[in-house]
Amino acid sequence: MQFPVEDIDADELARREALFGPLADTVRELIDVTIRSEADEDTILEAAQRIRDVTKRLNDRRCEGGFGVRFTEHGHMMTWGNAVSGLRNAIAPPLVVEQAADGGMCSDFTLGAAYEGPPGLVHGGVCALVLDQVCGMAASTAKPNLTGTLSLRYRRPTPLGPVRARARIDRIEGVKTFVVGELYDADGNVTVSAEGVFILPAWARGR
Ligand SMILES: CCCCCCCCCCCCCC(=O)SCCNC(=O)CCNC(=O)[C@H](O)C(C)(C)COP(=O)(O)OP(=O)(O)OC[C@H]1O[C@@H](n2cnc3c(N)ncnc32)[C@H](O)[C@@H]1OP(=O)(O)O
Repeated sequence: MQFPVEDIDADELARREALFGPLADTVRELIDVTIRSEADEDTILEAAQRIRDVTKRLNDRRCEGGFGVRFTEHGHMMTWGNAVSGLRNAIAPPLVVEQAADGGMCSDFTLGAAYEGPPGLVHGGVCALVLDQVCGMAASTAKPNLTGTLSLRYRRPTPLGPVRARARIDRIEGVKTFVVGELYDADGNVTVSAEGVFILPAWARGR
């Protein structure tokens, strides 16, 4: 697993965030309207062609593979391709995850039409995706970890719309960090609860 360091200062970091963040926001809007548009056939055909054209231009210069986890020289971590919180990832909701008063992690976000499973409800896999990330970030406040086991209990449906995720470390046993987390609906009800075991991998021990 590689963690490249980019030779950029705070101004250049801010410039890139201001450039790529709005691009991802725009594509996220495009994903939403692709699901929900009721425009006429000519408009849809024209839109598809224009999107193909602009995609071709963006493809002229690109990195290979995923974006990866990159660092600036000053240690700022850029997980911009991350499926849940990536600044450049239009399929990420995206989550902004913050430290909670209890030392755990917390995020308030909105899941729209692109995250639907049953009608009007968040897909169960999306609930797992979000909880994996937030629990993983809580675990990583202690040491860098990968998910070993994540167990979920779907207590009640999670409606599309505003959702809160929380996670905190329950205990640490050697290389294993045990984390508990929850998703909440807009009324504050727990919809999904999670228990995770996050592990400092053998290859990373002693680094
Ligand atoms: C350092 C990484 C940093 C990454 C930063 C990314 C940015 C953030 C991105 C956020 C991403 C969000 C999150 C993501 O998406 S993380 C991506 C999803 N997760 C993975 O891909 C992990 C794949 N699995 C592995 O790499 C290895 O199997 C791991 C690392 C998990 C363990 O292999 P390793 O060789 O290291 O283990 P060991 O044999 O020395 O055993 C050590 C201890 O652990 C116990 N054990 C073992 N396996 C499991 C298990 N599955 N459940 C419970 N316990 C398990 C084992 O019994 C032993 O305990 P004990 O018997 O001593 O008591």
